Amino acid sequence: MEGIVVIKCGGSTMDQLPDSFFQAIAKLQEEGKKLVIVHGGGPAINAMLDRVQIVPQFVDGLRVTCEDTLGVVEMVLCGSINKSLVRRLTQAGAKAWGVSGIDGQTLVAQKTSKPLGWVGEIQKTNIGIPQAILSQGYVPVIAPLSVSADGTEHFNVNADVAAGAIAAALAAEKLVMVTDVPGILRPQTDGSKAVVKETSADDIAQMIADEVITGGMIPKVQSALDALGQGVDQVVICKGTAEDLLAVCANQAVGTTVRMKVKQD
Ligand SMILES: Nc1ncnc2c1ncn2[C@@H]1O[C@H](COP(=O)(O)OP(=O)(O)O)[C@@H](O)[C@H]1O
Ligand SMILES: CC(=O)N[C@@H](CCC(=O)OP(=O)(O)O)C(=O)O
Repeated sequence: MEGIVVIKCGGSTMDQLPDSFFQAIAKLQEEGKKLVIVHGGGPAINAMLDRVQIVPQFVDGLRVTCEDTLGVVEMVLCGSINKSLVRRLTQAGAKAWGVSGIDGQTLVAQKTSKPLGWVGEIQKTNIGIPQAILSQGYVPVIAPLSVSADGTEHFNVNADVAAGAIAAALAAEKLVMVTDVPGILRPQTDGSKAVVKETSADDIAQMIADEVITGGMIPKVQSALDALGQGVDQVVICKGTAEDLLAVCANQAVGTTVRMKVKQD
């Protein structure tokens, strides 16, 4: 949809997001930009699991989710994280409305066939609720939980995957994945790491095979490619700063831009 920017706020960076980041969102909203936030909360879920003595387990960046873990994921994401983002946005002068993928069956999923337990694979994304919230002049703030088509079961969904699906369903102009690194990092010959400014599907497959991209970066790049394949114009992975967010929205290059194919001049 014309002008929609989906911002995925990673749990890795949630505690570090400065007030200016939320003020930038308020400014963009004030200027008429349609913004949608999808958030994670991995570290906060891990901290709560620790309190109930459940050891977190991940496969390729996806949480193995037993029934007790699902309860904790839903409590943390739909509860404290979602409400804290809405509060910070409100404080910054933005109008924000928190929901989850369960509300209005925004994210309809079925249980994955992979050995991950109660993790959902998204079958359908209904954009009625995000659109209704946008039309009221609010930023939808969406927690990545999903529900079965008949409403009987709920599932954990990685927030990158949820953000990609929502961006695609909204035909967003941009998906901005805000995280704790300034983009995809690649080791250099001198031992340092540099931000990859632009990357593509082939490049990404190679970086995963070479274990340059690991852990939580895997669902991020895969969701970026899925979103691009489904019509999202641009995906950027960058830091959670006002400067980066405003630059992306002004079509300036920051972080890593993911493309289906790198442009040939
Ligand atoms: N090539 C890479 N470049 C940058 N980060 C990477 C790379 N490979 C793996 N990572 C890891 O991915 C993390 C970001 O993913 P994740 O922890 O899931 O963040 P978020 O909560 O923001 O989704 C980085 O902190 C880093 O540890
Ligand atoms: C299935 C799965 O991995 N779900 C994620 C949902 C939260 C998330 O994705 O948070 P980040 O953005 O901080 O990674 C989890 O349980 O951690």
